[in-house]
Amino acid sequence: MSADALVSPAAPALIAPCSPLRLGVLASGSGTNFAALAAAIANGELPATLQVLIYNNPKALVAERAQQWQIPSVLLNHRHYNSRESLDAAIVETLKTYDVEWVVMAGWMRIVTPVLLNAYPQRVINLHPSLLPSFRGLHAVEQALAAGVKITGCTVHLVEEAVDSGPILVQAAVPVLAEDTPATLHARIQRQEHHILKQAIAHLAAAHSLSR
Ligand SMILES: Nc1nc2c(c(=O)[nH]1)N[C@@H](CN(C=O)c1ccc(C(=O)N[C@@H](CCC(=O)O)C(=O)O)cc1)CN2
Ligand SMILES: NCC(=O)N[C@@H]1O[C@H](COP(=O)([O-])[O-])[C@@H](O)[C@H]1O
Repeated sequence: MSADALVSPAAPALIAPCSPLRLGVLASGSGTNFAALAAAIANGELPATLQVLIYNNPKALVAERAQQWQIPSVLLNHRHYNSRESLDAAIVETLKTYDVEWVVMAGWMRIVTPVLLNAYPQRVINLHPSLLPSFRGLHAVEQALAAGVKITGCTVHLVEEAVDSGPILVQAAVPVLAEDTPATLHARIQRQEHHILKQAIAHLAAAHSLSR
């Protein structure tokens, strides 16, 4: 058991050959999870393709990572739309343009609406830096520190309209150390996020190939 985690999921095993899942990633941050997905796909660990990155913040580092991995990226800044629904309509149009079948939110910091969820029913997953249902919403790492928990973690769940409340797919627990700051705890959580996001997609790919 690594020092990073109390329950460290095994790396996703190679799964039976199947037609690759066509993924679209929504992100607004540093893009470490995007990069972990791109690397896993490039080394054949995941039967998936990254069709497009949609990012919300023009300064987000994730855009540079998409360029490094030669993956198409589209900036959709919520400030340029007068409603959540109009932003989501632009997201759906972009996802359809790039033939996306599964949507991965990895640091997408906007609440999405039925406009997106109805276009991709049960096909949107989100990565959250806590053990849901604890610490929903923004600043989950800070919430865990403020609550004084000794164990937190991360979750991949299906996205529903109610925020961070959809069916849980994969979780990993992470110890909270006495000397932790939000940055040190988030870094420990993120090391597990990279595992569970790949694990979740590997399971979706396996289930998807059986249903085809
Ligand atoms: N309908 C849903 N939308 C989203 C979900 C979900 O489960 N259902 N998951 C979130 C991801 N997320 C936490 O994991 C999260 C992101 C953002 C917010 C939020 O309150 N955002 C504010 C804006 C904050 C900002 O711009 O800094 C907002 O949208 O008004 C809550 C939870 C992604 N979306
Ligand atoms: N509420 C949503 C939320 O907080 N998401 C978090 O954003 C980070 C993105 O990191 P990354 O850009 O390095 O992948 C991740 O830690 C993810 O859990």
